[in-house]
Amino acid sequence: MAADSKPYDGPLLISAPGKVILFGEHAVVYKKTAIAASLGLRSYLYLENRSDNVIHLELPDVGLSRSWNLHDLPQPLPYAGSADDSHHPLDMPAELKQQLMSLIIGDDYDKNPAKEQAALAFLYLYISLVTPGDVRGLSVSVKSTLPVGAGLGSSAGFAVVLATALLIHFGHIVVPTKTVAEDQVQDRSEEREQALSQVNRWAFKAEQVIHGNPSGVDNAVASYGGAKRYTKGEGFASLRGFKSLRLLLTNTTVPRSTAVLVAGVGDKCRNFPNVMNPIMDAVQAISDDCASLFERHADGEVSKEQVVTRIEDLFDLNHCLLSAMGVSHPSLEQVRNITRQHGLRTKLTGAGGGGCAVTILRDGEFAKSVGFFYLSSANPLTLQIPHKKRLMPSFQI
Ligand SMILES: Nc1ncnc2c1ncn2[C@@H]1O[C@H](COP(=O)(O)OP(=O)(O)OP(=O)(O)O)[C@@H](O)[C@H]1O
Ligand SMILES: C[C@@](O)(CCO)CC(=O)[O-]
Ligand SMILES: [Mg+2]
Repeated sequence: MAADSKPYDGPLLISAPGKVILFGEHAVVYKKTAIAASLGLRSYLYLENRSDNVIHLELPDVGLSRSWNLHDLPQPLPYAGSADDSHHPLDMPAELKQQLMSLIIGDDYDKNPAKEQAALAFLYLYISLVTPGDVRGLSVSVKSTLPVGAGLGSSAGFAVVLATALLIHFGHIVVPTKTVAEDQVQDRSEEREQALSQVNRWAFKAEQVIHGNPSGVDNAVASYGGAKRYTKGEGFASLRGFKSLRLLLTNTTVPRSTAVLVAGVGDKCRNFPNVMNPIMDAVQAISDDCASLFERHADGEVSKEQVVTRIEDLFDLNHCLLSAMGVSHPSLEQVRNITRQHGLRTKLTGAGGGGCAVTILRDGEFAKSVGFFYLSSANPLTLQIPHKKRLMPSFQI
């Protein structure tokens, strides 16, 4: 628990953005650089205390509504406040995993992996973050404006709002409140950084439960927002020169699972290392080219139009490499073909296998599709605390 923090008793309303990966999905799992940015579509969590001993989880996006008696939950795991990220959550003792699964399976088990992974991520974070002796009942609901399982980081948005809510509720991070007197207001940027790093770290653990082997790019974008380059093990670096891009997102609505697709690429890497390593290196070269393109634009060496023209070619190259990794899908190729007939370039985004495709648009081009978003350079995690049934103005942690 942070030095001056204590359990937070009020209700919480938390939101976190989704993301679009421009370049580097899958290769980022193998320590190559990805270029990603947050989206204006978000996941929302509402948490409130209960007067009984019940922990209630409401996840309408995956059709889950479950209640557990607090006393039926496993013993809290010792809270690791400092960085101890050596163990994978799914390597928990078999007995504990069995205990958690029996809570999830219950009487109405319908073998739905989306529900199972979401509930397991919640319970894992709950027993990791709950303060021993805390007997407050709790209701947690999460609803997203992101399509779930479509490549726009719904799992990371879910992970970030859960981690933020539980870290605040159990007093591991401090919430800036309106009660701080004007003259006591100090520069809280260090505190904010520490809070965000805790959020990101615990969200990564929830992503590990859902994805198996995530790179951390999605939860980092959902925690910090903005447009960045990300390399596993090194973290985020700024993308100098990036201002905005016009993108068209098309959801093929073909369902897929990031965990399964990431595992498939892993199999290929193990079976064909001499083929896959150069493919991953080529993706690194694409991300480097994109980053240097924005820099040259910032230095006035290339125009916005030249930036877009080169990104169009990089989209094609990256998509074809992803296809070689085995993560395209006929529906994604169809989006590519149709947009190509209109002179537009498209690649898959996120884990592929269905889900969303991203098309780059030129300034002035009219997007006829409904899924049109501006990719903004700043869209950080925002946090709202409802106060006396009124929403306070949102602020950022
Ligand atoms: N709003 C939500 N409510 C409950 N569970 C969610 C929600 N959003 C995501 N999840 C969990 O995350 C899973 C989807 O994660 P997955 O990583 O496969 O897709 P994604 O994150 O949308 O795409 P990508 O990882 O390619 O960006 C769901 O099956 C569910 O377990
Ligand atoms: C496919 C992947 O690279 C991106 C999913 O949005 C997986 C990851 O980085 O965790
Ligand atoms: Mg995901």
